[in-house]
Amino acid sequence: MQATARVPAKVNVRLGVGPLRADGFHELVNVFLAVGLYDTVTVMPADRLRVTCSGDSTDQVPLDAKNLAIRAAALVAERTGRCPSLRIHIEKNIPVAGGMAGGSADAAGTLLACDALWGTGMSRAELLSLCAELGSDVPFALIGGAAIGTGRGERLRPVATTGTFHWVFAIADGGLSTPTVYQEHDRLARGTVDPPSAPAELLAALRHGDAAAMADHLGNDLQPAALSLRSSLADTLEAGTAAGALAALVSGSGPTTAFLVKDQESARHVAAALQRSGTCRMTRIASSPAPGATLVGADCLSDRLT
Ligand SMILES: C[C@@](CO)(OP(=O)(O)O)[C@H](O)COP(=O)(O)OP(=O)(O)OC[C@H]1O[C@@H](n2ccc(N)nc2=O)[C@H](O)[C@@H]1O
Ligand SMILES: Nc1ncnc2c1ncn2[C@@H]1O[C@H](COP(=O)(O)OP(=O)(O)O)[C@@H](O)[C@H]1O
Repeated sequence: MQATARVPAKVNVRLGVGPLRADGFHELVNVFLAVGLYDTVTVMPADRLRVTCSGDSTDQVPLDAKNLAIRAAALVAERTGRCPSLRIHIEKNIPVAGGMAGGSADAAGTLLACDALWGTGMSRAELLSLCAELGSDVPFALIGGAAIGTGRGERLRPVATTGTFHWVFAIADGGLSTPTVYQEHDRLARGTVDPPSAPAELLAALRHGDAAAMADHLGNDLQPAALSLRSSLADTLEAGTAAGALAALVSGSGPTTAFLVKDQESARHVAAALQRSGTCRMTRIASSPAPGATLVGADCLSDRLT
């Protein structure tokens, strides 16, 4: 018996950061777009709850209770009265601590896979609510596509899109800690934070599949903080822009940088130029939107009982 889920990474095409709340989170207007870089999570019964991980930079992934996949399995088990004796295997393809929500993807994938394995019968709304308990970005990993996240980013409203948006991602050496980047943002902004909003022009560009129009309205309020903590990212942004990207920005809290490009040919050209520039560790090409967490294989208790 086992269940496998495939879950996408995200890029924030507009990350508006508002005031710091009393609970330690910032009020956001977060326009998420799921991109076709996927982690795959498999859960299967075992003698105890544990996680294994294969892929790039897995030495940076905690294999104890700090792993979001472990926390997700324990949460579903607790809420549905199951025993969380599982082996979880993560095949990692999303950059670790890169501002692309890989840990959140693994949490959403684990929730979906546990739900299938155990046949919990939880509704979509219940699954989304558990996602929000695990982290601000986790609900979006479940739904995918494009959405505006408000509150701390967990309250989602799907956004219509057409067509395909092409991206190049430049993966940096090492990660950046999300709380540290938010703290740096607060230090730099020094209380002069406007209430964030999602520009109508950006939403129209998504609706019309218009990459050139979207390029004019991308924005990330955390970018100055990420650049302040990792000044070399400016060189990466510059290299991709010089190679012909329509727009360049830091992905979420970074340090991955995202380059919106016209088409696949342009993606290959920009990726090669970034690689040659020596300003990043590696590049990945991917397109948007991508579907949210999806079961791609299941041999489950619920099937055997029907
Ligand atoms: C910045 C964003 C943009 O989508 O993602 P990443 O780029 O890191 O992937 C998110 O806001 C990250 O979401 P996520 O990684 O789920 O964060 P959480 O686990 O909920 O919170 C981790 C910490 O980030 C800070 N945090 C997070 C969300 C928020 N709205 N305000 C915050 O200040 C808080 O310090 C919090 O303790
Ligand atoms: N399954 C997981 N995959 C990656 N990182 C994880 C996971 N679970 C917990 N973490 C921790 O979360 C931190 C942030 O990881 P990640 O979600 O990949 O990046 P980001 O928040 O920048 O999008 C990592 O540095 C790591 O310590």
